[in-house]
Amino acid sequence: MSFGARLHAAVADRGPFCVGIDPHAALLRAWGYDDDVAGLERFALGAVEAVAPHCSIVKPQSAFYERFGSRGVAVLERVIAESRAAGALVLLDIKRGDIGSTSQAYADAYLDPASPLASDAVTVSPFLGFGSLQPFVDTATQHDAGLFVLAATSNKEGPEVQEAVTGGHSVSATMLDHLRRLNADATPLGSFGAVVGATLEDDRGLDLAFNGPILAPGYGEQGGTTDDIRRIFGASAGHVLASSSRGVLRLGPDAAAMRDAVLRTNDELRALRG
Ligand SMILES: O=c1ccn([C@@H]2O[C@H](COP(=O)(O)O)[C@@H](O)[C@H]2O)c(=O)[nH]1
Repeated sequence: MSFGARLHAAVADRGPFCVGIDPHAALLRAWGYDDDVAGLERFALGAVEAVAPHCSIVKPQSAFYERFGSRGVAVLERVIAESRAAGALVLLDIKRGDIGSTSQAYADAYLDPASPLASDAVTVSPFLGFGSLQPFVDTATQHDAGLFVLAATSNKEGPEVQEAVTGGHSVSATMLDHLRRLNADATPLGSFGAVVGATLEDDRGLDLAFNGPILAPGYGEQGGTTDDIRRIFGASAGHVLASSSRGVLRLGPDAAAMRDAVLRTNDELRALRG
C-alpha cells in the first residue's frame, strides 16, 4: 500500500498530530538524564513508549542522534523500529538534498527497507532544484514510501529563498506545482507531501490543494496553534499534520502527561477535518 494510503488510514484511526522525537541536550537534562548516549537512549525510547501508540506518525529529527556519532545513530534505528512496532508511521527528518547521484545514496539509506534506517517517509530539501530529488521520488515509489519537500518552512529566514520569484511563481509555489503533478492520480492521498510551517502569517497565496499531505512544523513551541492551522490552511486543513517536538517532550518524563497531550491535541485537530 502506498505511503499516502497508509497515512490516510493511520490519521483516520489515530488523528493528525505528529510528535517530534527530538532529544535536545536541554531536554535530556530537564528529564534528569546526562547528555550522553545512555541519556539519549532513555529519553528517546521513553518518549516513543509514551507517544507512539497514540500517534499516526512520529518525526525523529536525525541531527539530535547524529551528534553522538554511530552510537547515536544506533539509538535512532531503535527509535524507528520501536515507533513502528507501536503502530506509528515514521517520518525521519533529515532534510537531505544533493546532486542526483548522491541523492540516490541518501534515498537508499533512508527509504530502502533493507537499510537499518529505513523509514516510512523523509523530509528533503529541493533547493538544488526539484529535479535533483528524482532519485528520492523513484525510490519512494518503488518502496511505497513518502517524501515531504520543504516548501514554506516555519523559520523566519525561509522567505529570502522560498518567496523568490522565478518564472513568474514563487519558489514555494513551484515546489507545490511539482508535488501536484506527482500526486495527480493518487487516491485517497498522494505520497508526496510538502512542509509548510504552522507559523506563517497567512497562506502566502499558495495553492495548497496538491492532493498530498502537509507537514506543519512550528506547532507548539514555535508559536503555532490550532487556530493558525485553520487560518493558514483553510480548506486544505484536512491534509495537515501539525507537528510539535518540544511542546510535548517538555511534559516528560511523565509518560501520562505526554500521552494525554497527544490524545487531546489529536481531538482538537480532528475537529478541523470536519
Ligand atoms: O520548517 C520546518 C521544518 C522542520 N522543522 C523541524 O521540526 C521540529 C520542530 O521542533 P519544535 O521543538 O516543535 O520547535 C524540529 O525537528 C525542526 O528541525 C521545523 O521546525 N521547521
